[in-house]
Amino acid sequence: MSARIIDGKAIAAGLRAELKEKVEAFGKTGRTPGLAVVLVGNDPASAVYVRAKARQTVDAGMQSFEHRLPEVVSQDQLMRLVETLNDDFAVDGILVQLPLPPHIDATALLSAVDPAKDVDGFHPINAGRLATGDTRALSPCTPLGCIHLLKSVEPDLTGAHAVVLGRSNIVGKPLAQLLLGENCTVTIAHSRTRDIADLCRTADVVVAAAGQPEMVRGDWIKRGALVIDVGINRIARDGGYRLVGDVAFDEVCDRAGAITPVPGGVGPMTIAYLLQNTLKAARQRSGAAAI
Ligand SMILES: Nc1nc2c(c(=O)[nH]1)N[C@@H](CN(C=O)c1ccc(C(=O)N[C@@H](CCC(=O)O)C(=O)O)cc1)CN2
Ligand SMILES: [Mg+2]
Repeated sequence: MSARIIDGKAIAAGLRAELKEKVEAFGKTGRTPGLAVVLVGNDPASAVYVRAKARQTVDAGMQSFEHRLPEVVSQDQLMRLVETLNDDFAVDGILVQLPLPPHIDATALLSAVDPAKDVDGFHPINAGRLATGDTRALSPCTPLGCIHLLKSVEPDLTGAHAVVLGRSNIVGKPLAQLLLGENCTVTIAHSRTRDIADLCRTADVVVAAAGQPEMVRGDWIKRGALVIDVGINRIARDGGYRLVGDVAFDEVCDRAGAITPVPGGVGPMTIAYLLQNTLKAARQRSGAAAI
């Protein structure tokens, strides 16, 4: 039996259409939500993602502010830019595109973003709010997208054993918190975990965010399990390049109940939730949580 394919591209498009209406309604407060994106250097993939963010922000009826800085920009210059954006009333959301060049202290920079404008959800205050179940939390976009995709197949995840492969601050750790919020039993596995394949075989939900191309094999997956693939790996194959996830898609399809593809799974949801977070930040900043 072949798994149901979860169409993240279509689900994200639906979310953006709904969001556009909510942004229009928010306009009655006399404000338009604004998102500022900071891009440092010339990483081609980052440039593509930032362009997509700016286009989708404008399509949703929000304002987009782009700040492109050279690879050699200093920590001080970036800190000053973040301060300026923190103080700019028109800016509701601030996103610093990752990765940053190695000479930049990313932790210090991300902690300088006003938590009320932290639409990436990377600030320690938002991480704490997520961990304590505070609904004001702005939570990281990729994990929010993963939960949405899971719930599109199984609205009630109560009691499911979810195995998260990867312990990053951007995906693995916040996703584990969100899964706990859905009443899952959560295991985080990582590069030092023993018997990872056996562990995955006990999972009702597997989320692969390990950064290892096609690491999750078909025989790791319990029949009917839900599989979410966060990986985006460009690998050389058949004389060209191919995009693959952290899941060996064809093998896993034969056993999973549902699976996200790469591309067209989690990736588009990340940007859709960035836009949702920008509206949430705008509402919270204006005290208009109900609009
Ligand atoms: N500040 C941040 N930096 C980064 C984040 C983030 O959430 N915040 N996540 C990733 C990059 N990213 C968004 O920034 C992102 C990655 C992938 C996609 C996407 O739609 N991917 C497509 C495939 C596109 C391709 O061909 O490469 C898909 O999966 O269908 C959107 C956003 C790291 N940096
Ligand atoms: Mg994808």
